[in-house]
Amino acid sequence: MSRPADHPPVLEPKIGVLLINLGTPDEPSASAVRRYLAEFLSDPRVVEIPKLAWKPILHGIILRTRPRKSAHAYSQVWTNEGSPLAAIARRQSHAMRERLAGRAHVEHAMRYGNPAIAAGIHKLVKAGCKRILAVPLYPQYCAATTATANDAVFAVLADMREQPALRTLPPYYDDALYIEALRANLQRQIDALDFEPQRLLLSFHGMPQRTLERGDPYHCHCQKTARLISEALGRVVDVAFQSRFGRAKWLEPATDQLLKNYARDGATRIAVAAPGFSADCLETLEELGIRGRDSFIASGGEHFALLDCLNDSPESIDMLERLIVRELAGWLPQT
Ligand SMILES: C=CC1=C(C)c2cc3[nH]c(cc4nc(cc5[nH]c(cc1n2)c(C)c5CCC(=O)O)C(CCC(=O)O)=C4C)c(C)c3C=C
Ligand SMILES: [Fe+2]
Ligand SMILES: [Fe+2]
Repeated sequence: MSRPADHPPVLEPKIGVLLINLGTPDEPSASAVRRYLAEFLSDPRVVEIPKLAWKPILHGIILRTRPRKSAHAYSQVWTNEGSPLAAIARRQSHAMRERLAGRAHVEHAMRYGNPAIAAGIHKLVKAGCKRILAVPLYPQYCAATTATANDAVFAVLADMREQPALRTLPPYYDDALYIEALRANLQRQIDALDFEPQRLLLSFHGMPQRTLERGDPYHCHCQKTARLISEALGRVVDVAFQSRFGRAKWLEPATDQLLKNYARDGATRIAVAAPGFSADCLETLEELGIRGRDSFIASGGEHFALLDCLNDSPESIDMLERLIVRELAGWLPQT
């Protein structure tokens, strides 16, 4: 029986993959940074302070002072292609689109700012995707990153009459594919240095200490990633947490404190990596690469190398392809 002429088009079921990262301002101006921070810091998964107490602090103090300071920091790392995080996310997405061509549609989105998660999902659905894999690009699970990215995906589906089937990529902090990608990538960069680092510091984004006490597995995931990298590289590593925000106690040791103490403790040649970030961004390029380096040198350090994040390196793209294809088991035809 043929369909009536006015029947909506029936599309072949297809698979969609949505790569999700944190987000970044559209330009390095105070107004764009204010827009971005207002969305980011209003997320109750990020700042776990009751709204009534937090709103006046956010709008009365933080959004009046921080945007100008942060815009200056962003302007120091901005590229011809825009914010480093946005540019790398685009490249990762293009590479994955090529790798998965004929198997899945690929889009990328940001939890805050552009391109939005809703736009990414709608594009996939419009392309006929009846099955979607959301891929939060955070190896270590954290409610402030993984959970809120997934929440945003679920919220888009909550408004749909005909929902696609949905999967979310689990955290991959101890996955052999991730550890091997990091091992190969870091070893290649260390071998290319013109000095032999005495210490390798692994700097993860910090979180308030109370999130650990409330059961967030993030700290544990970071420690396990670090142990596995250390074993894979066959060298001792230091672990620290960066980007402290606000007055509460954050996870320790703090990266900036370690960087100040190295030379005093006899380490004047160091390399720093940030394995929790799947793309270089303000936190790696400016906080570690500019301010971190300056404070290490000012405290007597001599050689400082900031190693690149996995970004769109061959190791990263191979790893992502394999993590994604594995998660699509039962959806992709068996090969
Ligand atoms: C309460 C504040 C914050 C929490 C909690 C937090 C957790 C967290 N963040 C990342 C990854 C990134 N954060 C980035 C920037 C950034 N982070 C905060 C605050 C918190 N982050 C702020 C205010 C900013 C903006 C910049 C600034 O004003 O200092 C970025 C970089 C974005 C970019 O544009 O380059 C990333 C990536 C993780 C992984 C995490 C918890 C584990
Ligand atoms: Fe952050
Ligand atoms: Fe920072």
